[in-house]
Amino acid sequence: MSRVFLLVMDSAGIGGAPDAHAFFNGDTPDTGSNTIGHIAEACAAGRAEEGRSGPLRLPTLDSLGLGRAIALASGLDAPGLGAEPVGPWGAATEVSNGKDTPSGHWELAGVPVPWDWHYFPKEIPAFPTEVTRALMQAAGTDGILGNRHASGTAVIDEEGPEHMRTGWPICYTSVDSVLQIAAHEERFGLERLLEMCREVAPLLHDIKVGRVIARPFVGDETTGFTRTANRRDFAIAAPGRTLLDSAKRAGRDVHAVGKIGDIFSMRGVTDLRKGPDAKLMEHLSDLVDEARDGALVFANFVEFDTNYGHRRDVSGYARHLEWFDAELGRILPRMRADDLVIVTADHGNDPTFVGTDHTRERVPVLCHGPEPRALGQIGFTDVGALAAAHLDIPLPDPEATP
Ligand SMILES: O=P(O)(O)O[C@H]1O[C@H](CO)[C@@H](O)[C@H]1O
Ligand SMILES: [Mn+2]
Ligand SMILES: [Mn+2]
Repeated sequence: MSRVFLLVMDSAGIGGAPDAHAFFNGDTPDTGSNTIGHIAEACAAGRAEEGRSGPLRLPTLDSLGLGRAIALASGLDAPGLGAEPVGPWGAATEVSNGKDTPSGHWELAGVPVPWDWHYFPKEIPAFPTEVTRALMQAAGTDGILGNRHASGTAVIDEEGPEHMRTGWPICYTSVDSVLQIAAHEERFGLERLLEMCREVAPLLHDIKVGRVIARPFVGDETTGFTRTANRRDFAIAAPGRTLLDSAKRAGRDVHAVGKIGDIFSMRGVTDLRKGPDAKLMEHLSDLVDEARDGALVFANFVEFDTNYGHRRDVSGYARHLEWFDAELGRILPRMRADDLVIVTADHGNDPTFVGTDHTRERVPVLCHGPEPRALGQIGFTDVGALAAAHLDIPLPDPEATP
């Protein structure tokens, strides 16, 4: 029996989504966004020179068909990419009405989102009175800070000093269906923050807000405030029977690496390994040796999105891609002959685009293991189906109970 390693480079889209015009960054439709394609162009033009230099070097991902996938998805010949693929490759299109992490991951795991998410308006206050009241009650404070659309790094700079004075939690949202709560790990307390998120999450899930996200930070007014790796996502449970549920029901080991456990509310997970991306790569490396026959290893590398996509940091995104590529190049030769590795993404976050939000894009589907073949234009759910077929377990089923 063989294993599947499903690796998500969070936000590493490749353009070309047919419905990009229906998704926005501010007032600008996402039409034309292309995360990896535009990074490759910026690198080739010498516009991504911080901490790296020159054309984008992704020999491993490209050998799996990255350049071909970008051309297939968007028609763009990305500079320096386009090698003959050594495994099955293609480009996947999402149907869920959402360009966020849960929509992308659930659909990759075989279950598109059947409902419309609730988004908070771009007004101040952004949250309705009953939500604000619930937040104050869960925090045990007389008020909250923020209560608006914000970027997470900017909002702790702006509200951090007031947070230190009053102890009120900083609550904010974005174009995604999220309510995020930032609080100082010592001033407010990490456990208290997590408990607060846990307490308000059911109310938010009831109104179809996808996630409540704890955003702990440290620092002070003089040195500045920094977010820590102790972020936690409290997501609505996925509808239907996902790839993870199907694997677990079949008695398989399901290793969740990174925020996969949070995204699937721990359902269908038998082993959880977390940390920053560099640590996740170590977990992945360990699992190449440790995962038993028939196991599903599902990993999410979030820093592409959080540290570079939302921050519109082209050099940083390019550096992280090059780091990931080099690490993957060391890991692939250690796979067993009958393993299947699928490298993909959950949505875009083009660092060359306007705004600071995700971009609606197709994603690459790059496989290592089986003989090369063109998968063509496929759906996100086909990725879950590929994994299920390789593991010889029943297909995920949106209609079935978990
Ligand atoms: O600006 P930060 O806090 O990183 O927020 C980002 O993180 C959220 C979850 O991915 C997104 O909705 C986006 O707003
Ligand atoms: Mn994501
Ligand atoms: Mn994001």
